[in-house]
Amino acid sequence: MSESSLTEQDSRASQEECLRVAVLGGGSFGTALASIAADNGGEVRQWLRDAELAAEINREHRNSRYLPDYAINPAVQASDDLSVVLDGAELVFVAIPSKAFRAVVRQARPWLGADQILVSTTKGIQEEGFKLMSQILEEETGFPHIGVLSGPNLASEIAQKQLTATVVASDDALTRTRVQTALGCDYFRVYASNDRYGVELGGALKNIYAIAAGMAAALGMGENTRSMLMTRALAEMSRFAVALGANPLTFIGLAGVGDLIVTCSSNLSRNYRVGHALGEGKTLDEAVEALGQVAEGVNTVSLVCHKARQDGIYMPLAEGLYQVLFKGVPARQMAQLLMLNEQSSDVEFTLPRELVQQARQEEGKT
Ligand SMILES: NC(=O)C1=CN([C@@H]2O[C@H](COP(=O)(O)OP(=O)(O)OC[C@H]3O[C@@H](n4cnc5c(N)ncnc54)[C@H](O)[C@@H]3O)[C@@H](O)[C@H]2O)C=CC1
Ligand SMILES: O=C(CO)COP(=O)(O)O
Repeated sequence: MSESSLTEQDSRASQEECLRVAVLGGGSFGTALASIAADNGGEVRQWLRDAELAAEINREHRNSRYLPDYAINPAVQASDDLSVVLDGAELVFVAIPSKAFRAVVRQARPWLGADQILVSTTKGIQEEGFKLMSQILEEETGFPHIGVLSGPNLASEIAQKQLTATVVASDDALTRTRVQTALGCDYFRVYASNDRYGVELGGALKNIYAIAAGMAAALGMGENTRSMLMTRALAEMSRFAVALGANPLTFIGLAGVGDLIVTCSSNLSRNYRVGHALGEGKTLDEAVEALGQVAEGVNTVSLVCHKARQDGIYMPLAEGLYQVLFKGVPARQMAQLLMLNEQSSDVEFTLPRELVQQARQEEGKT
């Protein structure tokens, strides 16, 4: 079936009946997504493991633990019972931190079916096998309609209905159009991509650089520094992605540079806040404890550095951050070391790094 006829079919379906949407996860992003889908006319159920918080959402239409100032659409029905939430759901969003993602999908598996659309919103990586979350969805279910939602989407801004855009990525056209139908509204736009791996990798990788950006801000570094950090981060992210088989062009989109900008610039990003606390002199444990929510980048930086060393991928920023986070190297000292690193190619897709190195070696400047 062609993509245009799928779109027509989907919009016909949306006019005739509302989409039944399930959201697994009671954190800030899961809550914001459930409310958008309900604002958009969906029949929405949200699963939380915490029965009291589920009762509060149903009673007061508030999630006091994760988004206290947000008026949740009263049509969202919350429950701690997966069978109730998944019963009849056509579209399932999984918004569970990466450490618990597989366990929750396994718990949900008895109530999932091959005709459902399963979409991960989680920007993290599983250590065993360096798996991204949509790969876990695929492995655990073997179902055909799998996708990823990722982009510059600070949950607390979505809660204020700030104008926002995101990306749905899947090689399955039905998954893309259904997610656009379920979430696209006057304050939330959903762009489509068929590079699921690249979009998902972008969401996970940018968390590393958000920690570094928070740290740089706390150390009083200026806008030139932040711009250098973000641009070199983008070069590093796309180098890593290309080595792993993703399309580097994805990184010029919302899920690449878009998400990098927002998380490296905003105190609303948890990863940025962890970095800021570290820059103020807190230990990693103190910074994570003070946050009280998930900052996926802390785990991602070790996994990515390990993978990069294994595969011989040059990732100086990620490696520098790793040394600061886990080896006690002072952040300012690391920044100075990075400034003395090789002066390489700006855009490696136009001038390969090896050519710059070779020319410098010929000049006797290694
Ligand atoms: N908050 C944000 O602005 C955005 C977050 N994301 C991604 O969404 C994912 C989820 O994030 P948030 O909702 O923000 O997280 P959060 O930290 O606000 O909440 C996590 C939720 O998962 C639940 N949870 C944790 N372990 C669990 C387990 N073993 N079983 C069941 N539930 C469990 C917690 O109880 C909580 O409800 C993260 O990976 C994050 O990268 C993506 C875009 C924006
Ligand atoms: O991914 C996000 C915004 O797009 C949220 O970032 P944090 O997880 O750092 O809060």
